[in-house]
Amino acid sequence: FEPISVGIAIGAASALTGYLSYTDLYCRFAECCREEQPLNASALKQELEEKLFGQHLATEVILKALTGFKNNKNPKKPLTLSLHGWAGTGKNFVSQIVAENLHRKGLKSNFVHLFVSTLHFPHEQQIKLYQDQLQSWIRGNVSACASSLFIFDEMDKLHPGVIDAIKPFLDYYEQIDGVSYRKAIFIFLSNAGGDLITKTALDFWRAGRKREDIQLKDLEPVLSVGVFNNKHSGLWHSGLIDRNLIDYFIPFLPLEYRHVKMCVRAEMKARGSAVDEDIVTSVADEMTFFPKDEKIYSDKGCKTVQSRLDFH
Ligand SMILES: Nc1ncnc2c1ncn2[C@@H]1O[C@H](COP(=O)(O)OP(=O)(O)OP(=O)(O)O)[C@@H](O)[C@H]1O
Repeated sequence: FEPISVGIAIGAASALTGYLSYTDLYCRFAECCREEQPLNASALKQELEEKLFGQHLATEVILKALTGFKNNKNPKKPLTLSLHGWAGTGKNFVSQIVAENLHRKGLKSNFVHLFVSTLHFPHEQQIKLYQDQLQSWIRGNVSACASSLFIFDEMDKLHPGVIDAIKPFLDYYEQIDGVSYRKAIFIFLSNAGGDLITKTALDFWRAGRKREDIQLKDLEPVLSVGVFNNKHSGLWHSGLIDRNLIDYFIPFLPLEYRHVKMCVRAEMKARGSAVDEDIVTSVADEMTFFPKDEKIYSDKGCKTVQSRLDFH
């Protein structure tokens, strides 16, 4: 080897590793959008299994959807997940877990955006303005980070006109005005179909069958008839369904007494206190359950557990 070319090679290599470690170092402190960063599927699985109670279907589908999408180097469209279920069953909670597994800072990340219909798009007269703002917001954010995550809460209360504004981004286009949306992820949350999911869960319970035996195929036909074909359930006016722009419908089952207790225990641990079973029982007993006769499901899910715990 010629000493000069070896020197150049070493110089180039060290410059390169120097540059790489600088980037690594930089991203450790500042937030970087790392589109190609693989999803740690086993960490996500473990987190869902440990923290999300009573939602075997949601756990399974979310894992499958995210690992499939993140492993695909060349997705043909952005990933769209539609989460359905009764209040307080974990839809926002799961979105937060997903956000943290995709972008280190979770909901605080610059690449994760949460919209709440009644908060961000409250006035029907302003639809045109919301449409323009939302489109340029999504365009700007996906240009800055292709793997941006957008979460729309209260989707069933969102005006169809606003949904129309996001529709083009969810479609199979390679690019729109020079921007590709194919690596982005959209999560929609709604209570639509919650009553039908509850009815199926109740039918299983009444038939003496295990909750964990409920399969996606038991719920899909129910949801499709009840929600997707119901022209009055806001979301579906939009044609998102007709055009097959939603990749996965994810049902959240209503939570039982034992799940509420699990939520109380988790909250106590999160607060750093020892789990006191007497308190766990009294908090769970204060919740209200339906239907009137059987009293199986918590009507607020785990939603008021945290505030109730403050009184004990
Ligand atoms: N299945 C669950 N497993 C563990 N914790 C849960 C679960 N469901 C709810 N929780 C707890 O209750 C809190 C409230 O739930 P969350 O906000 O996720 O409900 P939601 O389904 O989004 O309700 P809504 O439809 O009213 O917005 C969560 O922050 C979490 O602490």
